[in-house]
Amino acid sequence: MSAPEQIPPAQQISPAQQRKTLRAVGVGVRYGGVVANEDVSITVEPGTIVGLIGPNGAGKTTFVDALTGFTKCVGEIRLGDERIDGLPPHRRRRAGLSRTWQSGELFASLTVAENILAAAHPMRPAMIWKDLFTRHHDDAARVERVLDMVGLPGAGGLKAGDLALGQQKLVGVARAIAGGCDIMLLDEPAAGLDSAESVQFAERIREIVKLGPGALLIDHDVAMMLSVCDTIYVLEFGRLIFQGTPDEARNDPAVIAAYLGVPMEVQDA
Ligand SMILES: Nc1ncnc2c1ncn2[C@@H]1O[C@H](COP(=O)(O)OP(=O)(O)OP(=O)(O)O)[C@@H](O)[C@H]1O
Repeated sequence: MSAPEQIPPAQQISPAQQRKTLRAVGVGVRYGGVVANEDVSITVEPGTIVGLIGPNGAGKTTFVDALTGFTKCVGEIRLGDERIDGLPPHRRRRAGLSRTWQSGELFASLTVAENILAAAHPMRPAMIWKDLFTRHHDDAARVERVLDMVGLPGAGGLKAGDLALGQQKLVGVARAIAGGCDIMLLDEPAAGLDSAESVQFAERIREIVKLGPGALLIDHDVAMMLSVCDTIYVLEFGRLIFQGTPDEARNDPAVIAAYLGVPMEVQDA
């Protein structure tokens, strides 16, 4: 029997100091006459969670699409020192910017490991032959490492469609970080979960960023966002109306008026 493969512990994955910061400056997107994003500037440091909140139609998904190259935009987007706004989506991914999708993205009939490997191996013709000979050797360790990171150790052999919804969401995150990433863009990754599950999910994201990557997190659960994020940005009609800490957001009149609503004590007065 061969010796078990040495699996590097998740903690040995590149720490935040070795990862790249995402800087978007003056991003603008128009769909015909609709201004979906206007002059949006955001910084996401590795090892931190940056929250992007705003009402339906505020332009949050459009901004993620602009960052990842799925929609055309004006402005400047940098990952570390590299300017990436001229690159196609797969090259931005390779540069270290990954995303999850609002609609979910798993292949239900494949195993968790197969789902992760499908995301981890970009289809580059030049790599196909190399993959054929090296893939099996590295893959088990790679899968187990990301499953450790997202808190699903040993789940690689399970069918993705058989997992509970919260676990499927975590596999989505595992797919985003599988090929290595500096910053992950998580567009409503907790959609469909109840409040308690959302909080658990967010706590797991907090654990993941401690291991190095940064996260731009979008969610409508404002209480959860204010409790888990390091920095909050608020979008309204495509424009940023606020940037600051969760505490500052709770007390900002513009944020309260546009998004959080009138505080209970004011209503009661
Ligand atoms: N492909 C598109 N073509 C035309 N208009 C679009 C397109 N995608 C988005 N929009 C419009 O751009 C604006 C921003 O939409 P977007 O989906 O980015 O908002 P959002 O904040 O992500 O909303 P939600 O919270 O509902 O997901 C909306 O007015 C929307 O109707």
